[in-house]
Amino acid sequence: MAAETDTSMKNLTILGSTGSIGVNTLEIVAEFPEQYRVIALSAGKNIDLLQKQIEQFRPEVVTVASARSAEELSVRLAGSSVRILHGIEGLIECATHPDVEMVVAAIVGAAGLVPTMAAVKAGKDIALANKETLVAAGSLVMDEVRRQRVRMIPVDSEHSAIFQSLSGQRSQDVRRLILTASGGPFRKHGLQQLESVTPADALAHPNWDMGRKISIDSATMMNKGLEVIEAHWLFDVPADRIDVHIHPESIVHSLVEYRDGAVIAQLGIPDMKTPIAYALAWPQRLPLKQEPLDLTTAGRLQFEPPDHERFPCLRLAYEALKVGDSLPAVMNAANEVAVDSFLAGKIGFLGIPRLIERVMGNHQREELTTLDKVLQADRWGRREARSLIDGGLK
Ligand SMILES: NC(=O)C1=CN([C@@H]2O[C@H](COP(=O)(O)OP(=O)(O)OC[C@H]3O[C@@H](n4cnc5c(N)ncnc54)[C@H](OP(=O)(O)O)[C@@H]3O)[C@@H](O)[C@H]2O)C=CC1
Ligand SMILES: CC(=O)[C@@H](O)[C@H](O)COP(=O)(O)O
Ligand SMILES: [Mn+2]
Repeated sequence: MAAETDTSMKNLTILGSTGSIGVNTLEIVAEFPEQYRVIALSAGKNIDLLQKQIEQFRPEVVTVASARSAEELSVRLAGSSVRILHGIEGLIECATHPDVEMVVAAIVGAAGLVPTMAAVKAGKDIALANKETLVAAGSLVMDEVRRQRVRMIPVDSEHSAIFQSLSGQRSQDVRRLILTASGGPFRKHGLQQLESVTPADALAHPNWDMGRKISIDSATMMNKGLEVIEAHWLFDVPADRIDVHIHPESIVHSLVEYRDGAVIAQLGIPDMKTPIAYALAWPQRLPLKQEPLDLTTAGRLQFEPPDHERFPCLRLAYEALKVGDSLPAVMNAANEVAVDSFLAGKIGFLGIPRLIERVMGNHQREELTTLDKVLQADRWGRREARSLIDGGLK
């Protein structure tokens, strides 16, 4: 188990260093070089950016998705002492490096599950951005977190807000968690308009600058569905005590309602640096160079209920959580295929919930007692989604 409140140098692995969360994390590391050292980095395909990160942060080891990318990087970095790995073995080696205390889990999608679980099993604290890990395998992962007595600190802005709002309170005093959602770029679109929106429209999030997959998830509101499931596992609160409020300004990042009626929220400008820094430094806080929130000029803060008819993904995620077992993993897998297919122009925007609902409906749920079973359910969900698309689902 990592140290209690460590003010000395913290050694990090950053899984997904070339993504939006990865890059923000490295900017924080660059701002606080006395507090954080990068031991290992992982990328998928973006070896141009990874090369720059290696030159700046001098990690001991890096890993990329394919053997080909690893070879290409080795040629470019000939003479450098960095070890270059690839594939799932490379991810596991980076996630379990003996000198590392904390792993920032910022790979997108279920691809983050195996290395994140490996890190937990190796006793590493986790700064968790990769919500799909908990959606697919929340029960197994959180059991392992408790067994290893590691910390799983949320990076996701809503969960960071809840984590901060829960600080020092007993869980039996919590009545309800309220996750805020921006409503995405189509908050005011009617169903007919939603039929014809393009990937470019859907990628244009009103408040946050994020990777492509989560941007589409925000547009369908599957992001909030995934976050309801993530909150359930992180904070051990049942689905019927987790609510979602649309809050288009993304200033109130989420709220906790207590049984005496008190509601505690965390506010801030929409910038992931704050929750990332909080996860890195907890229980301390870093003196980030961050633009302050000025509520006197922020305008009106609005809240409204979500519309499950226009955004069925949120309802599907509640359903998956209530049914449990393999259904959330299957839903997540179907969503990943649906998002890729929408971005590739194979299905329309409303094809995303249509596809997920069909896959969920065709699934025979199974208890997920091992990681292998989770991976099987994930593969089944992907296969089923692809065959429905091949069969003409739009
Ligand atoms: N961006 C944000 O503000 C927020 C993100 N999150 C969550 O954090 C996670 C990361 O999101 P984000 O940073 O936006 O995503 P990005 O798409 O920007 O980055 C994803 C990262 O994962 C790597 N990657 C992708 N596929 C694989 C794979 N199969 N194997 C190994 N590495 C892979 C990418 O590598 P490469 O680019 O080199 O191919 C990249 O480093 C997601 O789970 C998201 O939901 C949560 C809250 C906010
Ligand atoms: C920054 C972050 O945590 C994202 O998950 C963000 O909340 C997405 O915005 P939506 O509220 O539109 O899903
Ligand atoms: Mn979020």
